[in-house]
Amino acid sequence: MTSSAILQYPIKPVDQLPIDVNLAEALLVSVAEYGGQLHGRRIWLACSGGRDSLALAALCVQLYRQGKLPFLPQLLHVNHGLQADSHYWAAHVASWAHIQQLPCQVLMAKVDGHDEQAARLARYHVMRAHINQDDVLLLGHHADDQAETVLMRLIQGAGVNGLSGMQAWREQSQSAQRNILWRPWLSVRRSTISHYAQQLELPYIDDPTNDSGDNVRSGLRLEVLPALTAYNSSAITNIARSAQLLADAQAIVSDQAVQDLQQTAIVPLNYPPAQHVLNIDKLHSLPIYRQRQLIHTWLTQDEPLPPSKQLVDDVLSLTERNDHNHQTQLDWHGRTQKYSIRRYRQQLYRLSSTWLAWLALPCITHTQMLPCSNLAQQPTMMLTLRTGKGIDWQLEITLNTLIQFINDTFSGSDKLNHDKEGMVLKCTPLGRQQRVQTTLATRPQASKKLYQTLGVPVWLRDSLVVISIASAQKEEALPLLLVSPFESWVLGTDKSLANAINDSGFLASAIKNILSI
Ligand SMILES: Nc1ncnc2c1ncn2[C@@H]1O[C@H](COP(=O)(O)OP(=O)(O)OP(=O)(O)O)[C@@H](O)[C@H]1O
Repeated sequence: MTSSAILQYPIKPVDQLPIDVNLAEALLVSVAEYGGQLHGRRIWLACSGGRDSLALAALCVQLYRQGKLPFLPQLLHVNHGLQADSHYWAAHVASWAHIQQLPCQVLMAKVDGHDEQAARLARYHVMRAHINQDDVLLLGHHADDQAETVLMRLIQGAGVNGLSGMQAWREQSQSAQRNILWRPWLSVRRSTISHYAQQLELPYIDDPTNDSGDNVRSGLRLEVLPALTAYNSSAITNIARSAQLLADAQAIVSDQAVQDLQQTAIVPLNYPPAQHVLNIDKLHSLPIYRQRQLIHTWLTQDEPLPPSKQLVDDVLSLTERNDHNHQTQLDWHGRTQKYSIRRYRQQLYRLSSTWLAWLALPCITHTQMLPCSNLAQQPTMMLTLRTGKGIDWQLEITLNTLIQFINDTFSGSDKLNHDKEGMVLKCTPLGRQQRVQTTLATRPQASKKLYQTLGVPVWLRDSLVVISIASAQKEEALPLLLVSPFESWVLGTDKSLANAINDSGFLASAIKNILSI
Protein backbone atom coordinates (compact mmCIF):
# COMPACT_ATOMS: atom_id res chain seq x y z
CA MET A 1 0.00 0.00 0.00
CA THR A 2 1.40 3.39 -0.88
CA SER A 3 0.95 7.06 -0.05
CA SER A 4 -1.85 8.61 1.97
CA ALA A 5 -4.20 5.64 1.32
CA ILE A 6 -2.27 3.89 4.09
CA LEU A 7 -3.78 6.26 6.65
CA GLN A 8 -7.31 5.10 5.78
CA TYR A 9 -6.48 1.42 6.24
CA PRO A 10 -7.89 -0.17 9.42
CA ILE A 11 -5.26 -1.15 11.96
CA LYS A 12 -6.04 -4.21 14.08
CA PRO A 13 -4.35 -5.17 17.33
CA VAL A 14 -2.23 -8.22 16.48
CA ASP A 15 -2.05 -9.93 19.87
CA GLN A 16 -5.13 -12.11 19.32
CA LEU A 17 -4.17 -13.13 15.75
CA PRO A 18 -2.42 -16.41 14.78
CA ILE A 19 1.37 -16.67 15.05
CA ASP A 20 3.55 -18.09 12.26
CA VAL A 21 5.45 -20.97 13.83
CA ASN A 22 8.46 -20.80 11.48
CA LEU A 23 8.97 -17.10 12.03
CA ALA A 24 8.46 -17.50 15.78
CA GLU A 25 10.95 -20.34 15.90
CA ALA A 26 13.61 -18.36 13.98
CA LEU A 27 13.21 -15.43 16.38
CA LEU A 28 13.19 -17.56 19.55
CA VAL A 29 16.22 -19.62 18.42
CA SER A 30 18.09 -16.36 17.91
CA VAL A 31 16.93 -15.09 21.32
CA ALA A 32 18.28 -18.30 22.87
CA GLU A 33 21.57 -18.00 20.94
CA TYR A 34 22.25 -14.42 22.04
CA GLY A 35 20.36 -14.61 25.33
CA GLY A 36 23.52 -14.03 27.40
CA GLN A 37 24.40 -10.87 25.48
CA LEU A 38 20.78 -9.63 25.43
CA HIS A 39 20.49 -9.74 29.16
CA GLY A 40 20.07 -6.28 30.67
CA ARG A 41 20.22 -4.41 27.35
CA ARG A 42 17.62 -2.10 25.91
CA ILE A 43 16.16 -3.41 22.65
CA TRP A 44 14.92 -1.25 19.78
CA LEU A 45 13.33 -2.34 16.52
CA ALA A 46 14.14 -0.37 13.38
CA CYS A 47 10.79 -0.25 11.61
CA SER A 48 10.45 1.20 8.12
CA GLY A 49 6.75 0.33 8.11
CA GLY A 50 7.60 -2.08 5.28
CA ARG A 51 6.42 -5.68 5.31
CA ASP A 52 9.48 -7.25 6.96
CA SER A 53 10.13 -4.93 9.86
CA LEU A 54 6.40 -4.45 10.54
CA ALA A 55 5.97 -8.24 10.57
CA LEU A 56 8.89 -8.56 12.98
CA ALA A 57 7.32 -5.92 15.23
CA ALA A 58 3.95 -7.74 15.09
CA LEU A 59 5.56 -11.05 16.00
CA CYS A 60 7.43 -9.46 18.93
CA VAL A 61 4.12 -8.05 20.24
CA GLN A 62 2.38 -11.45 19.92
CA LEU A 63 5.18 -13.47 21.53
CA TYR A 64 5.68 -10.92 24.31
CA ARG A 65 1.96 -10.87 25.17
CA GLN A 66 1.99 -14.68 25.29
CA GLY A 67 4.94 -14.57 27.69
CA LYS A 68 7.27 -16.29 25.17
CA LEU A 69 9.51 -13.32 24.54
CA PRO A 70 11.28 -11.73 27.51
CA PHE A 71 11.28 -8.18 26.06
CA LEU A 72 9.10 -5.79 24.09
CA PRO A 73 11.24 -3.68 21.77
CA GLN A 74 10.63 0.03 21.24
CA LEU A 75 10.04 0.99 17.61
CA LEU A 76 12.26 3.50 15.84
CA HIS A 77 11.09 4.83 12.51
CA VAL A 78 13.35 7.09 10.49
CA ASN A 79 11.78 9.64 8.19
CA HIS A 80 14.33 10.28 5.45
CA GLY A 81 12.17 13.05 4.01
CA LEU A 82 13.11 11.83 0.53
CA GLN A 83 9.61 11.19 -0.80
CA ALA A 84 6.48 13.27 -0.80
CA ASP A 85 4.64 10.63 1.25
CA SER A 86 7.29 9.94 3.85
CA HIS A 87 5.53 11.90 6.61
CA TYR A 88 2.37 9.79 6.00
CA TRP A 89 4.47 6.68 6.51
CA ALA A 90 5.92 7.99 9.73
CA ALA A 91 2.42 8.85 11.01
CA HIS A 92 1.20 5.42 9.99
CA VAL A 93 3.98 3.54 11.82
CA ALA A 94 3.29 5.66 14.91
CA SER A 95 -0.48 4.91 14.78
CA TRP A 96 0.12 1.21 14.24
CA ALA A 97 2.48 1.12 17.24
CA HIS A 98 -0.01 3.10 19.33
CA ILE A 99 -2.76 0.53 18.67
CA GLN A 100 -0.37 -2.30 19.58
CA GLN A 101 0.59 -0.40 22.76
CA LEU A 102 4.14 -0.43 21.58
CA PRO A 103 6.42 2.56 22.31
CA CYS A 104 7.48 4.24 19.07
CA GLN A 105 9.66 7.18 18.13
CA VAL A 106 10.00 8.87 14.78
CA LEU A 107 13.38 10.38 13.94
CA MET A 108 14.18 12.78 11.10
CA ALA A 109 17.28 11.97 9.04
CA LYS A 110 19.31 14.42 7.00
CA VAL A 111 20.28 12.49 3.87
CA ASP A 112 23.36 13.60 2.01
CA GLY A 113 22.50 12.42 -1.52
CA HIS A 114 19.62 10.53 -3.13
CA ASP A 115 20.68 6.90 -3.33
CA GLU A 116 19.87 3.96 -1.04
CA GLN A 117 23.35 3.98 0.47
CA ALA A 118 23.10 7.66 1.47
CA ALA A 119 19.70 6.99 3.07
CA ARG A 120 21.08 3.95 4.93
CA LEU A 121 24.06 5.91 6.29
CA ALA A 122 21.82 8.77 7.43
CA ARG A 123 19.37 6.31 9.00
CA TYR A 124 22.03 4.51 11.04
CA HIS A 125 23.51 7.83 12.03
CA VAL A 126 20.28 9.19 13.61
CA MET A 127 19.36 5.86 15.17
CA ARG A 128 22.81 5.48 16.69
CA ALA A 129 22.66 9.01 18.03
CA HIS A 130 19.26 8.27 19.59
CA ILE A 131 19.98 4.96 21.30
CA ASN A 132 22.35 4.42 24.20
CA GLN A 133 25.70 2.70 24.49
CA ASP A 134 25.41 -1.11 24.10
CA ASP A 135 21.72 -1.00 23.10
CA VAL A 136 20.52 -3.57 20.57
CA LEU A 137 18.82 -2.65 17.29
CA LEU A 138 16.62 -5.33 15.73
CA LEU A 139 16.47 -5.34 11.93
CA GLY A 140 14.06 -7.13 9.59
CA HIS A 141 16.66 -8.49 7.11
CA HIS A 142 15.85 -12.00 5.83
CA ALA A 143 17.34 -14.77 3.68
CA ASP A 144 16.40 -13.08 0.38
CA ASP A 145 18.16 -9.86 1.51
CA GLN A 146 21.15 -11.97 2.51
CA ALA A 147 21.28 -13.72 -0.87
CA GLU A 148 21.15 -10.34 -2.65
CA THR A 149 23.98 -9.04 -0.46
CA VAL A 150 26.15 -12.11 -1.09
CA LEU A 151 25.59 -12.00 -4.88
CA MET A 152 26.25 -8.29 -4.93
CA ARG A 153 29.58 -8.83 -3.17
CA LEU A 154 30.42 -11.85 -5.30
CA ILE A 155 30.19 -9.82 -8.49
CA GLN A 156 32.38 -7.17 -6.83
CA GLY A 157 35.08 -9.79 -6.13
CA ALA A 158 34.78 -9.93 -2.33
CA GLY A 159 36.77 -12.30 -0.12
CA VAL A 160 35.59 -14.59 2.67
CA ASN A 161 34.57 -11.69 4.88
CA GLY A 162 32.43 -9.98 2.24
CA LEU A 163 30.85 -13.25 1.13
CA SER A 164 29.81 -14.04 4.68
CA GLY A 165 27.15 -11.35 4.11
CA MET A 166 25.29 -9.64 6.91
CA GLN A 167 25.90 -10.98 10.41
CA ALA A 168 23.05 -12.05 12.67
CA TRP A 169 24.74 -10.33 15.63
CA ARG A 170 27.13 -7.55 14.94
CA GLU A 171 28.75 -5.21 17.38
CA GLN A 172 29.51 -1.90 15.73
CA SER A 173 31.52 0.96 17.11
CA GLN A 174 31.87 4.49 15.94
CA SER A 175 33.92 6.96 17.96
CA ALA A 176 33.06 6.11 21.55
CA GLN A 177 29.57 4.77 20.62
CA ARG A 178 29.08 1.01 20.57
CA ASN A 179 25.87 -0.87 19.83
CA ILE A 180 24.60 -4.07 18.34
CA LEU A 181 22.75 -4.85 15.14
CA TRP A 182 20.62 -7.96 15.54
CA ARG A 183 19.09 -9.77 12.55
CA PRO A 184 17.20 -12.81 13.83
CA TRP A 185 15.50 -13.57 10.48
CA LEU A 186 18.49 -14.17 8.18
CA SER A 187 17.46 -17.79 7.61
CA VAL A 188 13.81 -16.92 6.90
CA ARG A 189 12.40 -16.55 3.35
CA ARG A 190 10.68 -13.35 2.25
CA SER A 191 7.71 -15.48 1.09
CA THR A 192 7.18 -16.78 4.65
CA ILE A 193 7.07 -13.21 5.95
CA SER A 194 4.68 -12.19 3.14
CA HIS A 195 2.36 -15.04 3.99
CA TYR A 196 2.32 -14.07 7.66
CA ALA A 197 1.76 -10.39 6.80
CA GLN A 198 -1.22 -11.34 4.64
CA GLN A 199 -2.69 -13.56 7.33
CA LEU A 200 -2.53 -10.73 9.82
CA GLU A 201 -3.68 -8.21 7.21
CA LEU A 202 -0.75 -6.10 8.25
CA PRO A 203 -1.07 -2.62 6.81
CA TYR A 204 2.54 -2.40 5.61
CA ILE A 205 3.92 0.22 3.27
CA ASP A 206 5.23 -0.70 -0.17
CA ASP A 207 8.11 1.62 -0.90
CA PRO A 208 7.79 2.22 -4.69
CA THR A 209 11.60 2.70 -4.99
CA ASN A 210 12.33 -0.81 -3.60
CA ASP A 211 11.63 -2.63 -6.85
CA SER A 212 12.29 0.11 -9.31
CA GLY A 213 15.04 -1.97 -10.95
CA ASP A 214 17.28 1.06 -11.23
CA ASN A 215 20.22 -0.36 -9.37
CA VAL A 216 22.25 -3.55 -9.16
CA ARG A 217 20.52 -4.79 -6.03
CA SER A 218 17.03 -4.64 -7.48
CA GLY A 219 18.34 -6.21 -10.72
CA LEU A 220 19.64 -9.14 -8.67
CA ARG A 221 16.32 -9.34 -6.82
CA LEU A 222 14.10 -9.17 -9.90
CA GLU A 223 16.16 -11.05 -12.48
CA VAL A 224 19.14 -13.02 -11.16
CA LEU A 225 17.68 -14.62 -8.02
CA PRO A 226 14.49 -15.84 -9.82
CA ALA A 227 16.73 -17.32 -12.55
CA LEU A 228 18.85 -19.14 -9.93
CA THR A 229 15.72 -20.35 -8.16
CA ALA A 230 14.50 -21.83 -11.46
CA TYR A 231 17.63 -24.06 -11.43
CA ASN A 232 17.40 -24.90 -7.75
CA SER A 233 14.28 -24.04 -5.79
CA SER A 234 16.32 -23.76 -2.57
CA ALA A 235 18.93 -21.43 -4.10
CA ILE A 236 18.14 -18.50 -1.78
CA THR A 237 18.14 -20.52 1.43
CA ASN A 238 21.32 -22.24 0.24
CA ILE A 239 23.12 -18.97 -0.48
CA ALA A 240 22.10 -17.68 2.97
CA ARG A 241 23.46 -20.92 4.48
CA SER A 242 26.75 -20.59 2.57
CA ALA A 243 27.06 -17.07 4.01
CA GLN A 244 26.65 -18.50 7.50
CA LEU A 245 29.33 -21.15 6.84
CA LEU A 246 31.65 -18.48 5.48
CA ALA A 247 31.01 -16.36 8.58
CA ASP A 248 32.43 -19.26 10.64
CA ALA A 249 35.38 -19.56 8.25
CA GLN A 250 35.96 -15.81 8.52
CA ALA A 251 36.02 -16.05 12.32
CA ILE A 252 38.84 -18.61 12.06
CA VAL A 253 40.75 -16.46 9.53
CA SER A 254 40.37 -13.40 11.79
CA ASP A 255 41.57 -15.26 14.87
CA GLN A 256 44.66 -16.43 12.98
CA ALA A 257 45.32 -12.93 11.61
CA VAL A 258 45.00 -11.38 15.07
CA GLN A 259 47.50 -13.92 16.44
CA ASP A 260 49.89 -13.24 13.54
CA LEU A 261 49.49 -9.52 14.11
CA GLN A 262 50.40 -9.86 17.78
CA GLN A 263 53.60 -11.66 16.76
CA THR A 264 54.50 -9.28 13.96
CA ALA A 265 53.39 -5.79 14.98
CA ILE A 266 55.85 -3.55 16.76
CA VAL A 267 53.90 -1.83 19.49
CA PRO A 268 56.01 0.00 22.04
CA LEU A 269 53.79 1.31 24.77
CA ASN A 270 53.67 4.85 23.51
CA TYR A 271 53.09 4.18 19.81
CA PRO A 272 49.98 6.04 18.78
CA PRO A 273 47.31 4.29 16.70
CA ALA A 274 48.21 6.91 14.09
CA GLN A 275 51.41 4.97 13.35
CA HIS A 276 51.10 1.22 12.87
CA VAL A 277 54.36 -0.70 12.44
CA LEU A 278 55.09 -4.25 11.24
CA ASN A 279 58.30 -6.22 11.45
CA ILE A 280 59.03 -7.32 7.88
CA ASP A 281 61.30 -10.25 8.83
CA LYS A 282 58.59 -11.73 11.03
CA LEU A 283 56.01 -11.11 8.32
CA HIS A 284 58.14 -13.01 5.81
CA SER A 285 58.47 -15.99 8.13
CA LEU A 286 54.76 -16.71 7.57
CA PRO A 287 53.28 -18.58 4.59
CA ILE A 288 52.29 -16.19 1.80
CA TYR A 289 48.52 -16.55 2.31
CA ARG A 290 48.92 -15.57 5.97
CA GLN A 291 51.15 -12.64 4.98
CA ARG A 292 48.39 -11.35 2.69
CA GLN A 293 45.72 -11.78 5.35
CA LEU A 294 47.95 -10.17 7.96
CA ILE A 295 48.57 -7.08 5.80
CA HIS A 296 44.85 -6.86 5.13
CA THR A 297 44.09 -7.01 8.87
CA TRP A 298 46.95 -4.66 9.78
CA LEU A 299 45.78 -2.03 7.31
CA THR A 300 42.15 -2.12 8.45
CA GLN A 301 42.37 -2.48 12.23
CA ASP A 302 40.46 0.76 12.76
CA GLU A 303 38.82 1.17 9.36
CA PRO A 304 35.32 -0.06 8.52
CA LEU A 305 36.00 -0.98 4.89
CA PRO A 306 38.66 -3.34 3.53
CA PRO A 307 41.54 -2.26 1.27
CA SER A 308 41.59 -3.47 -2.36
CA LYS A 309 43.41 -6.70 -3.18
CA GLN A 310 45.69 -4.59 -5.40
CA LEU A 311 46.79 -2.50 -2.42
CA VAL A 312 47.53 -5.60 -0.33
CA ASP A 313 49.61 -7.00 -3.22
CA ASP A 314 51.44 -3.68 -3.65
CA VAL A 315 52.23 -3.52 0.09
CA LEU A 316 53.54 -7.07 -0.06
CA SER A 317 55.78 -6.15 -3.03
CA LEU A 318 57.09 -3.18 -1.04
CA THR A 319 58.16 -5.53 1.77
CA GLU A 320 59.90 -7.79 -0.75
CA ARG A 321 62.09 -5.16 -2.37
CA ASN A 322 65.83 -5.75 -2.00
CA ASP A 323 67.06 -2.70 -3.89
CA HIS A 324 67.42 -0.49 -0.78
CA ASN A 325 65.24 2.07 -2.51
CA HIS A 326 62.67 2.42 0.19
CA GLN A 327 61.37 5.77 -0.98
CA THR A 328 58.25 4.23 -2.48
CA GLN A 329 55.10 5.09 -0.63
CA LEU A 330 51.61 3.80 -1.20
CA ASP A 331 48.53 5.85 -0.56
CA TRP A 332 45.28 4.46 0.74
CA HIS A 333 42.04 6.36 1.14
CA GLY A 334 40.34 4.60 4.06
CA ARG A 335 36.77 5.50 4.99
CA THR A 336 37.84 7.54 8.03
CA GLN A 337 41.28 8.81 6.93
CA LYS A 338 43.95 8.77 4.26
CA TYR A 339 47.06 6.73 4.94
CA SER A 340 50.57 6.51 3.60
CA ILE A 341 52.19 3.06 3.69
CA ARG A 342 55.97 3.28 3.83
CA ARG A 343 58.95 1.15 4.53
CA TYR A 344 62.05 2.00 6.51
CA ARG A 345 64.65 -0.73 6.77
CA GLN A 346 62.88 -3.92 7.88
CA GLN A 347 59.81 -2.13 9.17
CA LEU A 348 56.56 -1.32 7.47
CA TYR A 349 54.62 1.75 8.55
CA ARG A 350 51.03 2.82 8.10
CA LEU A 351 50.95 6.55 8.78
CA SER A 352 47.64 8.37 8.99
CA SER A 353 47.26 11.77 7.32
CA THR A 354 46.57 13.31 10.75
CA TRP A 355 49.82 11.89 12.04
CA LEU A 356 51.79 13.16 9.03
CA ALA A 357 50.22 16.62 9.42
CA TRP A 358 51.16 16.56 13.12
CA LEU A 359 54.76 15.62 12.25
CA ALA A 360 54.96 18.70 10.03
CA LEU A 361 54.17 21.03 12.97
CA PRO A 362 57.20 22.76 14.53
CA CYS A 363 58.70 21.54 17.79
CA ILE A 364 58.60 23.97 20.71
CA THR A 365 61.79 25.35 22.22
CA HIS A 366 62.01 25.63 26.04
CA THR A 367 64.44 27.26 28.43
CA GLN A 368 63.31 26.33 31.90
CA MET A 369 64.82 27.22 35.26
CA LEU A 370 65.09 24.12 37.41
CA PRO A 371 63.63 24.75 40.87
CA CYS A 372 66.34 23.44 43.13
CA SER A 373 64.38 23.95 46.33
CA ASN A 374 60.73 23.13 47.20
CA LEU A 375 60.86 19.98 45.10
CA ALA A 376 58.21 18.27 47.14
CA GLN A 377 55.69 20.87 45.95
CA GLN A 378 56.59 20.40 42.32
CA PRO A 379 57.86 16.87 41.94
CA THR A 380 57.30 16.72 38.18
CA MET A 381 57.34 19.23 35.38
CA MET A 382 55.68 18.78 31.98
CA LEU A 383 57.15 20.41 28.89
CA THR A 384 55.17 20.29 25.64
CA LEU A 385 57.44 19.62 22.69
CA ARG A 386 54.72 19.62 20.02
CA THR A 387 50.96 20.04 20.11
CA GLY A 388 48.12 20.23 17.57
CA LYS A 389 45.76 17.98 15.56
CA GLY A 390 44.62 16.44 18.84
CA ILE A 391 48.07 14.98 19.61
CA ASP A 392 50.44 16.11 22.37
CA TRP A 393 54.07 15.24 22.77
CA GLN A 394 55.35 16.08 26.22
CA LEU A 395 58.36 15.44 28.38
CA GLU A 396 57.64 14.50 31.95
CA ILE A 397 60.58 15.51 34.09
CA THR A 398 60.94 14.04 37.54
CA LEU A 399 62.71 16.94 39.15
CA ASN A 400 64.31 15.38 42.20
CA THR A 401 65.68 12.51 40.11
CA LEU A 402 67.05 14.93 37.53
CA ILE A 403 68.58 17.26 40.09
CA GLN A 404 70.11 14.39 42.02
CA PHE A 405 71.52 13.17 38.71
CA ILE A 406 73.02 16.61 37.97
CA ASN A 407 74.49 16.89 41.46
CA ASP A 408 75.96 13.39 41.41
CA THR A 409 77.30 13.64 37.90
CA PHE A 410 78.54 17.17 37.54
CA SER A 411 79.50 18.62 40.89
CA GLY A 412 83.23 19.12 40.76
CA SER A 413 83.21 18.25 37.06
CA ASP A 414 84.73 20.66 34.59
CA LYS A 415 82.10 19.66 32.01
CA LEU A 416 79.67 22.11 33.44
CA ASN A 417 79.95 25.15 35.57
CA HIS A 418 77.72 23.49 38.09
CA ASP A 419 75.68 26.11 39.86
CA LYS A 420 73.40 24.56 42.44
CA GLU A 421 71.10 27.55 42.66
CA GLY A 422 70.68 28.30 39.02
CA MET A 423 70.50 25.42 36.57
CA VAL A 424 68.56 25.67 33.34
CA LEU A 425 67.00 22.87 31.28
CA LYS A 426 66.83 23.51 27.55
CA CYS A 427 64.83 21.73 24.85
CA THR A 428 65.94 22.71 21.36
CA PRO A 429 64.86 21.12 18.05
CA LEU A 430 67.87 19.44 16.44
CA GLY A 431 69.12 21.43 13.45
CA ARG A 432 69.54 19.45 10.22
CA GLN A 433 73.28 20.23 10.19
CA GLN A 434 73.79 20.16 13.98
CA ARG A 435 76.38 17.65 15.14
CA VAL A 436 75.74 15.53 18.20
CA GLN A 437 77.68 12.73 19.81
CA THR A 438 75.67 9.63 20.69
CA THR A 439 76.93 6.49 22.36
CA LEU A 440 76.31 4.66 19.06
CA ALA A 441 79.09 6.49 17.17
CA THR A 442 82.73 7.23 17.80
CA ARG A 443 82.48 10.89 16.76
CA PRO A 444 79.83 13.60 16.52
CA GLN A 445 77.48 13.18 13.59
CA ALA A 446 74.94 15.30 11.74
CA SER A 447 72.16 14.91 9.19
CA LYS A 448 71.98 11.70 7.12
CA LYS A 449 74.86 9.94 8.92
CA LEU A 450 73.25 10.62 12.29
CA TYR A 451 69.78 9.51 11.14
CA GLN A 452 71.26 6.31 9.75
CA THR A 453 73.16 5.57 12.95
CA LEU A 454 70.01 6.10 15.02
CA GLY A 455 67.69 4.43 12.49
CA VAL A 456 65.31 7.40 12.33
CA PRO A 457 62.90 7.19 9.37
CA VAL A 458 62.61 10.19 7.04
CA TRP A 459 59.26 11.41 8.38
CA LEU A 460 60.54 11.56 11.99
CA ARG A 461 63.67 13.56 11.23
CA ASP A 462 62.12 16.91 12.11
CA SER A 463 60.93 15.45 15.39
CA LEU A 464 64.29 15.27 17.17
CA VAL A 465 64.90 17.51 20.17
CA VAL A 466 68.13 18.01 22.13
CA ILE A 467 67.70 18.19 25.90
CA SER A 468 70.58 19.96 27.58
CA ILE A 469 71.44 21.64 30.87
CA ALA A 470 73.37 24.80 31.53
CA SER A 471 74.32 26.94 34.41
CA ALA A 472 72.07 29.99 34.55
CA GLN A 473 75.06 32.30 34.22
CA LYS A 474 76.61 30.52 31.25
CA GLU A 475 75.38 30.49 27.68
CA GLU A 476 76.92 27.15 26.75
CA ALA A 477 74.75 24.11 27.40
CA LEU A 478 75.75 20.51 27.94
CA PRO A 479 73.65 18.13 25.81
CA LEU A 480 72.25 15.19 27.77
CA LEU A 481 69.65 13.53 25.61
CA LEU A 482 68.27 13.43 22.09
CA VAL A 483 64.57 12.58 22.01
CA SER A 484 62.10 11.63 19.31
CA PRO A 485 58.41 10.98 20.12
CA PHE A 486 59.22 7.28 20.68
CA GLU A 487 62.87 7.01 21.66
CA SER A 488 65.72 8.73 23.37
CA TRP A 489 69.50 8.53 23.07
CA VAL A 490 72.11 9.63 25.60
CA LEU A 491 74.43 12.36 24.30
CA GLY A 492 77.88 13.41 25.44
CA THR A 493 81.32 14.24 24.20
CA ASP A 494 82.79 12.36 27.14
CA LYS A 495 82.22 8.83 25.96
CA SER A 496 82.81 7.10 29.31
CA LEU A 497 80.42 9.48 31.06
CA ALA A 498 77.82 9.02 28.36
CA ASN A 499 78.18 5.24 28.58
CA ALA A 500 77.76 5.37 32.34
CA ILE A 501 74.58 7.43 31.98
CA ASN A 502 73.33 5.10 29.28
CA ASP A 503 73.88 2.03 31.44
CA SER A 504 72.39 3.47 34.61
CA GLY A 505 69.13 4.46 32.90
CA PHE A 506 69.05 7.34 35.39
CA LEU A 507 68.36 9.96 32.79
CA ALA A 508 65.65 7.93 31.10
CA SER A 509 63.82 7.64 34.42
CA ALA A 510 64.15 11.40 35.02
CA ILE A 511 63.03 12.50 31.55
CA LYS A 512 60.15 10.55 30.01
CA ASN A 513 58.50 10.89 26.64
CA ILE A 514 54.71 11.04 26.72
CA LEU A 515 52.59 10.97 23.59
CA SER A 516 48.88 11.40 24.06
CA ILE A 517 46.07 11.43 21.54
N1 LIG B 1 13.01 4.24 7.53
C1 LIG B 1 13.39 3.29 8.35
N2 LIG B 1 13.24 3.44 9.67
C2 LIG B 1 13.65 2.48 10.53
N3 LIG B 1 14.22 1.34 10.15
C3 LIG B 1 14.37 1.12 8.85
C4 LIG B 1 13.98 2.08 7.88
N4 LIG B 1 14.27 1.57 6.67
C5 LIG B 1 14.81 0.37 6.87
N5 LIG B 1 14.89 0.08 8.18
C6 LIG B 1 15.42 -1.14 8.81
O1 LIG B 1 16.42 -1.70 7.97
C7 LIG B 1 16.03 -2.99 7.55
C8 LIG B 1 16.47 -3.23 6.13
O2 LIG B 1 16.20 -2.15 5.29
P1 LIG B 1 15.54 -2.33 3.88
O3 LIG B 1 15.85 -1.10 3.10
O4 LIG B 1 15.88 -3.64 3.32
O5 LIG B 1 14.04 -2.31 4.38
P2 LIG B 1 12.69 -2.12 3.61
O6 LIG B 1 12.59 -3.11 2.54
O7 LIG B 1 12.53 -0.67 3.26
O8 LIG B 1 11.70 -2.42 4.80
P3 LIG B 1 11.37 -3.80 5.46
O9 LIG B 1 12.64 -4.58 5.60
O10 LIG B 1 10.80 -3.39 6.76
O11 LIG B 1 10.38 -4.43 4.56
C9 LIG B 1 14.54 -3.01 7.71
O12 LIG B 1 14.07 -4.32 7.86
C10 LIG B 1 14.35 -2.19 8.94
O13 LIG B 1 14.62 -2.97 10.09
